[in-house]
Amino acid sequence: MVAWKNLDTLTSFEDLAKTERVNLIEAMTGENGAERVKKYSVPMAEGFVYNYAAKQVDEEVLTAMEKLAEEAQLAEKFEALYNGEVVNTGEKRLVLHQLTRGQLGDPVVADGVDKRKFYVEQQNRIAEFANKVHAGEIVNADGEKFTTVVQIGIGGSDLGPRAIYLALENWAKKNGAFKMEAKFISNVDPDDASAVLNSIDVAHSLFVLVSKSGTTLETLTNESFVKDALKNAGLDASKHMIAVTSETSPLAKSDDYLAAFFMDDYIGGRYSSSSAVGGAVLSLAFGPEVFAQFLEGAAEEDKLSAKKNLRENPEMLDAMIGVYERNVLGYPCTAVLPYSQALSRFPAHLQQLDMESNGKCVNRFGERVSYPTGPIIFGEPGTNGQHSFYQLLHQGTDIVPLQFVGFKNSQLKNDVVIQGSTSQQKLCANVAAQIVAFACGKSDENRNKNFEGARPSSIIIGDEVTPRTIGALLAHFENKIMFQGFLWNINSFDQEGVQLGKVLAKRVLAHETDGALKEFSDLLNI
Ligand SMILES: O=P(O)(O)OC[C@H]1O[C@](O)(CO)[C@@H](O)[C@@H]1O
Repeated sequence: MVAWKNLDTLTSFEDLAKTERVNLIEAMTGENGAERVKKYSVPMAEGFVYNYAAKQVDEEVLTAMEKLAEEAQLAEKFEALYNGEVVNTGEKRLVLHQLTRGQLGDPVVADGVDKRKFYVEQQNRIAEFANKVHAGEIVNADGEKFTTVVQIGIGGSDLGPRAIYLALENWAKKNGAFKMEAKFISNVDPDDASAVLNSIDVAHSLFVLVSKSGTTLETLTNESFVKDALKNAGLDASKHMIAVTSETSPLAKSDDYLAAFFMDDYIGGRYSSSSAVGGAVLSLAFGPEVFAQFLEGAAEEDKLSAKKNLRENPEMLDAMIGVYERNVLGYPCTAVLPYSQALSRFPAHLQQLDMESNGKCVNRFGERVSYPTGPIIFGEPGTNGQHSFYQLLHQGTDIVPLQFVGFKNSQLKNDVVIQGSTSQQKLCANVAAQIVAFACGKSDENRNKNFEGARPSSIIIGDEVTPRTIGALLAHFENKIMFQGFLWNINSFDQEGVQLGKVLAKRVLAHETDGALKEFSDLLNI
């Protein structure tokens, strides 16, 4: 049995807080820095390494972290989770997203069903459907092939699949795996649906309605928007739409869809990219084999997350360093900075993944915690970010820990040599330079040009963005966030904080308002 305890009740956390602070400037300057870069690196799956040389850690800090990982029973808690314990206590649910890509422990039976078998069965159904669409066996009313797939969904039913699609679009085109163009409609802003509908040929488009709950206002509104557009084009909407939902949702039994594929309540929306939620659109866009490779990459990283030794477990280590930065060093934010255009929407996905999971002020038992939990997450791809908000990161009054991601190779291998280097070399040179600039700083008598340094960062380095590497990267962050939730003793798998706004919006739409709500409704002309 694992014991769920608040972070500040753990002796080893007090000991970690008492360790001497690492002087990052000294640690990262000259030979010291070179040694650290070689030493503070742990292999991940799919050829990635997690390098934490530029974090404020040393042997003393890492030893204290190992003790905390043990006392907090991080490995045991993950084991309990993947063996089917009700870890999502708020909603009284199991947490099974890792089962969509592999079986780390015992078979998990819930509601009388072997859950691994259920997820694989859904993947097989999707694969069969996608293959038939690609082969022209499932076609539009005129017997013509579908060329475009449009996902309608929001939050977890949009961000992860969209980020992964964008990450792999060029890879698929280059590797002969591109089957259908994918588009996404998420915002209830009518301009979103209109713009997408204007950019496609609806007669050759297949829409994937994705809603785990089947009740999300934005998604149901956009579904009607699309159905109207199909009707106006003289098309039968039910021949152009499939659904991905949970078996208990109102959408599950509807006749409005060509086919329905299922996830379940044991997979949180933001953790659903490796379920049917990502599976349908990605298998249609790139083929089921590519989606299978993505799952394999995620499964390989999951295996590393199950390692007991902190220094061999990249996710546990990354989580622990984040908690040290948040709860001992007092840093409020974390920036995620992928040096890869393919990962342009990855930070947006991580914002939901991290902040919806760990933005909590009560523990698993509903008691207020007296320490900070999830940091504010933001990010942009490099080098674009360098020319926008890095000013604050380098010289602002807050220290923002950074999480870089870099790749040795571009996806398309189409490059030019300008001023003696390729664009890919320039990209990689910039990320290397930033790590050292942030850590070491640079003294200048002119205070305006002075860089104080001591700004910590880590980097995940890989070979190239591929289905397998993007799977591993996704699993890294999912599991990191899970371990942080364990350390903070919060439930990372519910999201009650999003409900109040939805309830008030419904009141506005029903004109049941008073006070400030009425005034704002009037101001906005509702
Ligand atoms: O898939 P659904 O049920 O439509 O939910 C969409 C999103 O809305 C949320 O519930 C937040 O409102 C997210 O957690 C979820 O990813």
